[in-house]
Amino acid sequence: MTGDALTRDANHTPNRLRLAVVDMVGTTITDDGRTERAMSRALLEHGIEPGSGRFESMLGYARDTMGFSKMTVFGHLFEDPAVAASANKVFEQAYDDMIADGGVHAIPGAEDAILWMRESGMQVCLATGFGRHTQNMVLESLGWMGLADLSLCPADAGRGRPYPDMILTAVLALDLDDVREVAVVGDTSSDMLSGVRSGASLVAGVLTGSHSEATLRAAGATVVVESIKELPLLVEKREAGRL
Ligand SMILES: O=C(O)COP(=O)(O)O
Repeated sequence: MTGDALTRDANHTPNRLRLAVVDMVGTTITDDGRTERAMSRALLEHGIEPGSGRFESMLGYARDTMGFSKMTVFGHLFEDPAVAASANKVFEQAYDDMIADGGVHAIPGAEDAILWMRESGMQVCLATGFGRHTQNMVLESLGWMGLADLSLCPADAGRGRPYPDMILTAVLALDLDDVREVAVVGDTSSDMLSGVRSGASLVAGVLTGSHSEATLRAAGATVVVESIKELPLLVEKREAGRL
């Protein structure tokens, strides 16, 4: 590449999006509150009285930090690392039990949106705050193994959200040239902040999950839509230079 071409490339934001890093719970799947119920079970089994002020404030923290690595959340809630690891284990076991009967469902239009992106030449990475075991259980229960090009959990990348590690890991693993070719899609403030921190040029919030439009925008969403269903339209607008 010549000097001129390099300068042109540096100054030009690519219109073409080549990778979507898409969140799971609240964005592509719904578990009807099972994440929160499994968190409650883990708190209860570690001596936190349901309904107590301590229980409510711990659950409030878990809600505010939806999308963070679950292990990190428990590490914040319990000072003793052994107790945190044990609570995370209870959470994973409880969640397994709660989804064994098929308790997770695709958000309407999610599968079509992922297939549309892949057919249009984009790559797709499904990213989560769950551990690898839970992520696999969810993907298997939906028959989604292989639906995306890649699936990542915090341990695959280093840190979970709100850090950009999973997005940057996907950029490297899928061999992109430029972080500006990435779209990040999610339902939580931590999804949005991780997207901004990664340098992704489209950071799209959806309203099918945990956080409100105001919260998503405050965390850096460049656009907020009702659901992932609208993603193909966003990609088309972006390629036409209208976003
Ligand atoms: O609730 C969580 O943190 C796990 O779900 P996620 O797939 O939305 O990250």
